[in-house]
Amino acid sequence: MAITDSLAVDIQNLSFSYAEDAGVHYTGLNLQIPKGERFGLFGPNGAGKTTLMSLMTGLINADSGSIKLLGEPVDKKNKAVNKLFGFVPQDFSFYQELSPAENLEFFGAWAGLTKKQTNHRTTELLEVLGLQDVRNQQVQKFSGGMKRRVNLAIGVIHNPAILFLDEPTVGVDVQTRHAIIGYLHQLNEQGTTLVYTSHQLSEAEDLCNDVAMIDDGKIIAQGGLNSLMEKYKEPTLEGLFLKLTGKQYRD
Ligand SMILES: Nc1ncnc2c1ncn2[C@@H]1O[C@H](COP(=O)(O)OP(=O)(O)OP(=O)(O)O)[C@@H](O)[C@H]1O
Repeated sequence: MAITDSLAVDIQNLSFSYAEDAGVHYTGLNLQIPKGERFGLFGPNGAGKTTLMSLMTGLINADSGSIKLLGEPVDKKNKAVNKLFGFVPQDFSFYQELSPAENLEFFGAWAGLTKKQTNHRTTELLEVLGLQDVRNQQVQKFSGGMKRRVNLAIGVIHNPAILFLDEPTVGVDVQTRHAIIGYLHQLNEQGTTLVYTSHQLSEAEDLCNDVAMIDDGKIIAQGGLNSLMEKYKEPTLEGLFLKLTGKQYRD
């Protein structure tokens, strides 16, 4: 238990496929992410990043093997695991016709917070993510950047120990990117483990201390970002990515 508890994510011998002849296949995958990391998962389109995030967050079930978050098995029957993590999915996961405050009220209650806790977190998050002035306006009228910030606020409403982020800055301007990445650093300094994926590799280089490259359902490299860049003699994450995954189109 002591060993697993130092791991935010512990994947052992995981196998998964959508169907025999479709999509990504994971066979006997192992991946350990220690607590407190800013971990980046990278790979070309279709490599299996979103699939792995969906497995780690219990949205889809593995065919075999085990996934634990802070020692708790990811399993539909294990409700305890749901409080440990937050998920910021690639697709917006809020009600467009509601305001940010109403969305956070809904998702706060869903995460098991009291009304008082939700109100407190709502004020705090809307302030830090620059949404206080629009707290009561319908989200559907917001810009892409504002919607991304609402999506992020929902993912962290319950102060999770682990935060999964699937391309959290797609389509945002430089200001929102800067604010989101700054906030993620702040969360990590307060103890939140980040598990992040993106195609924005210069942004990822600023954020991540540890990385894994996946391609076709396999981890092809993993380790500290600086030591991997040194090992492969590539001064940037983008250079490292191209060296490991090649320059040919994947879709
Ligand atoms: N529900 C599904 N049923 C069948 N195949 C799927 C399903 N979801 C994804 N796939 C396929 O599995 C593969 C991996 O998809 P996934 O979305 O995990 O990749 P990704 O690395 O996140 O890609 P991207 O960078 O484009 O977001 C792709 O070939 C995709 O078409």
